[in-house]
Amino acid sequence: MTRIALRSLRKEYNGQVAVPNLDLDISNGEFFTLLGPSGCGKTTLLRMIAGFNSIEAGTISFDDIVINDRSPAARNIGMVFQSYALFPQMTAAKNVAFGLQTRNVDKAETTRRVTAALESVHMAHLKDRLPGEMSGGQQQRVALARALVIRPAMLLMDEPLSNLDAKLRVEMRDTIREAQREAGITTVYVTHDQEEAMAVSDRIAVMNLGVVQQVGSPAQIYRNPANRFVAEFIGKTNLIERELHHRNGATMLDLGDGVSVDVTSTIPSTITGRVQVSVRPEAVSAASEGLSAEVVAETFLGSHSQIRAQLSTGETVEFLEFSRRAALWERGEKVSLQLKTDMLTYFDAESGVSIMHGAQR
Ligand SMILES: Nc1ncnc2c1ncn2[C@@H]1O[C@H](COP(=O)(O)OP(=O)(O)OP(=O)(O)O)[C@@H](O)[C@H]1O
Repeated sequence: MTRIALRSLRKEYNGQVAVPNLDLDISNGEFFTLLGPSGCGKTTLLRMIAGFNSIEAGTISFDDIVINDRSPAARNIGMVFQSYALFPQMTAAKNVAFGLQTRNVDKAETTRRVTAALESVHMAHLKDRLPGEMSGGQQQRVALARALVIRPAMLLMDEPLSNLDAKLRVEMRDTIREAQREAGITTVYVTHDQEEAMAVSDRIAVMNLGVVQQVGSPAQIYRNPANRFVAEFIGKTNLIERELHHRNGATMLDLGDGVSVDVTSTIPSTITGRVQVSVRPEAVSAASEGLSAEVVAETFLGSHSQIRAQLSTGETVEFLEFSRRAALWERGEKVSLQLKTDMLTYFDAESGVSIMHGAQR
């Protein structure tokens, strides 16, 4: 178990800044995910922690010891990559045993640990298969067992599920989470898939252009995004720009169409004027009265339908309906929409920074 502390970390590639100045703390045994769009610096940061990248400024500490100058081999790290990187001529068991043999672990102990590692990823029954005789998911399970068997101080994983199909990705992320919990190992996980990040992580750092935008639990990041970028990157949202007014001690959000809603209890009373409002699809519902809109499209997704409607302002709003019926509205049909005010989040219209000031959600 290891705590990781990154301080004022900077990375340049040939004078081009990839990570300008980054601070992060990752706790003992935590499943910590670096999440962000392609090119935001996730892999760069992971490789800095692993020791494969140079560092232009700042420090990396494991348990309060600065390890900037330690070679990758001396950092005691287990790694899992997108490409499974197994030895093709070795069976699953031999692949997993390899790291123990290079560490001179005796034969009986090696057999015991290899069996336990393969069991933890549900691969003991295929221990004699060669990589070429295994599916991608099975190879990735072996790669995970191989990383864990050496009992590293931490596990670093770079997009380990991107080569797998959608169903297998969901199955594998459960295996990864289970194995990580069982080993109690500090894990840094890189992905650009926000759903995957939400499913496996204790905490997530959302990154953009080499800068951490927000660190928090999946629920904190989803319900209380620090800025517009996070709100749009995590899950779906409808962004609308509206006015806040104070009337008789109450804060009212003017939605248009003559509809104003009382939002006094959800935002600081000092905020007034134009704001951007993030309205999650699940914060919108059709009702007998409310904002008038016209249905533009409806998609039946089995458990629910996704509906796109246009407000009289021309803005498009997406919402969900949980119904057994596959077709709820005709295209062009009028609907009235209600917003759940306790599920809205607000951003400064100029800077895009949240004005929710530590609201608990
Ligand atoms: N070896 C390199 N030489 C020069 N520039 C690099 C190198 N590796 C990465 N970069 C640049 O650094 C920035 C961050 O890249 P990085 O690979 O860390 O992003 P990422 O978030 O992991 O992206 P992806 O999800 O596409 O893998 C990008 O602008 C990239 O072009």
